[in-house]
Formats: sequence, structure tokens, C-alpha cells
Amino acid sequence: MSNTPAIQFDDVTKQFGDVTALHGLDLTVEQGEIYGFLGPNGAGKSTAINILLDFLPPTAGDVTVLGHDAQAESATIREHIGVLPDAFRPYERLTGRQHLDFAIESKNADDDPEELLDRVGILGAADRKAGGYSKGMTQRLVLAMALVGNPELIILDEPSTGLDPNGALEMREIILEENRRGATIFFSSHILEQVEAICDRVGILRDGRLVAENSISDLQAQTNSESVLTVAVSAVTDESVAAVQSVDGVTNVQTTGADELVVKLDANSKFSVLEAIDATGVEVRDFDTDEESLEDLFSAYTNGKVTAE
Ligand SMILES: Nc1ncnc2c1ncn2[C@@H]1O[C@H](COP(=O)(O)OP(=O)(O)OP(=O)(O)O)[C@@H](O)[C@H]1O
Repeated sequence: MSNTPAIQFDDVTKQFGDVTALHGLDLTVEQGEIYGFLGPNGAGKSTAINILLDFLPPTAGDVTVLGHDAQAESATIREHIGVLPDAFRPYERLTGRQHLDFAIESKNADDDPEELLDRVGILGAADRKAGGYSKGMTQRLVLAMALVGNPELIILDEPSTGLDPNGALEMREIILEENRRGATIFFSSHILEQVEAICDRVGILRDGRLVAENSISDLQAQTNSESVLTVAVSAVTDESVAAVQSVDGVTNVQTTGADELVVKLDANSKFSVLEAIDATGVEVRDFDTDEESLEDLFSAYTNGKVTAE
């Protein structure tokens, strides 16, 4: 892998009339990273992503993707990246399989559409028209399209929209597999919880400026990182409780009724707990975390009470 950054914003400003959406943004994502791009509504995340995909020109500054100029060489860039856009509308009358065929053809790739549809869990709906897909199924379809051609960089704009808890877990597994294969992941979200569970590093954008950039572990070191995870399950079994107790980072497990586990744990262990429950054959129906400290830190950054060092 070369040392060329996967993404580089160099002093990028974007103005829409009187509104300055990005103020001299500097941001570098190295190859092989999973980078979380966080910020509240209106912070400028979509504007930054639209500039790097050449949907918008910057007012000033330069953006490169895998060493190529985002504006002058966007066609080359497209051959090497996969994108899960924020608000993708499928072609109502085409089936899931036809969407994949189209994505494979336009990338000159040789993927097997069935294998990709299976990987995202919608092979059974391959021959149904995508107009009838649920939100979560559509999101899975778009993810399959983003994986076509083993992209070097995958850009995910608010990827968990519409996914149920199992869908979010599966998406996380796929992102990690892609990263192990060598892909860089750039993941935008306004929800801290989604990003911290998976990213190596996060950048927090506010009013078009990067107000913090840190590894998740450094962010957590600034807080008291113990959290409480509440998991609604199909049934509490001795085996599932024992499985949760044996996960690294878990300090306490309690059951409330026949279908809820309350787990005290290190914030990093959340998904390992959900996976451990799943592995015992008990279904995870929903989960919720109470992580005031990290959330407080995030809101302090995004509300402007803390500024970057
Ligand atoms: N086409 C446009 N014309 C005028 N203003 C725009 C345009 N696109 C974005 N903006 C403004 O730029 C700022 C940044 O918007 P942007 O959509 O990039 O934020 P965001 O972080 O993606 O927000 P969200 O999480 O709500 O999607 C906002 O003030 C927005 O109103």
C-alpha cells in the first residue's frame, strides 16, 4: 500500500451565496483507516462529500482522492471507490439483481451479483422490483452496489439509516471485512454511537470547521468510558448470560425480566456483547446504550463548549 492519503482536503472552502458551508477545511484520511466523519445537522458533511465526489466544485482549495484530483480526475477516482450515498432512490422498476448487474457493468467488474446480494442478506429478494423494497432492504442493496469491484476506498454517508439492529450489526461486519481486505473506509454520521463502535479515528465537524480529530481511544481517555448497554432479547438463557459475562471489558450483567439484559462494560465491548448473545442462538431484538460521558463530550465539541487543542 502506498503512502498516498486516501482522502486529502487542503484548505477547502465552499460558499453558497452568503452561507459558508466549509471554512478552509484540512482533513487527511490515510489508506487502511476507518475514519468517522461526525457532525451535527448542517455542519457541512454532505458538502464535503459532494466535493470529493465531484458533485460540487469547491470555492477554494484542493481535494485529492487516492492521489487524484477530485475535480479533474473524477472518472479515474470512480473506478477505485464505492459509495453509499445518503439518500439513494432505487430505480423502482428494476430488480435488485438488475441494479447489481448495472453497477458491475458500469465498473467493468466481474463480481457475481448473487454473491453480493447474499452477502448483504437480500438474495431472497433478488428478483423483486426494488421499488417494493423496505428502507433497510434498499440500504442493503446500495451497500452491495458500493462493494462492486473491491473498491480501495468506500465512502458511506449515514449508512445505518433504515437498518434494524441486526442490519446495523451485519453492516458493521461487512465494513470490517472490507477493511481487513485493505479498503479504506470513510464513514459519515451525526450519531456518535455508530461511529465509535467501528472507527479508528474520528473528525468532528462544526460550522464547516474540523473542531476535533482524535482516535476513539483518546476520546474515551478524556471521559469515564464505562457504559451501560441494555439489550432486548428473545429470551434470557443461562448460556447467553454466561457468554456475555465472558466478554472482555464486561464488568457486570443483570437480567430484568425474561427478555432484557443490562450490561456494564467498557464502551469498546458493545458489539462483542451483541455478537456473543447472537452466537448462543438468542435473538437480539433491540439495544440501547447509556453513555453520557462520551455523548457529553461530543455535544460539548459540537455545541462549541470545547475547542480543539
Ligand atoms: N445547495 C445549497 N445551497 C445553499 N446552502 C446550502 C446548499 N447545500 C448546503 N447548504 C448549506 O451549507 C451548510 C452545510 O450543509 P450540509 O448539508 O453540508 O451539512 P451536513 O453536515 O451534511 O448536515 P446533515 O447532517 O443535516 O446532512 C448548511 O448551512 C446548509 O444550509
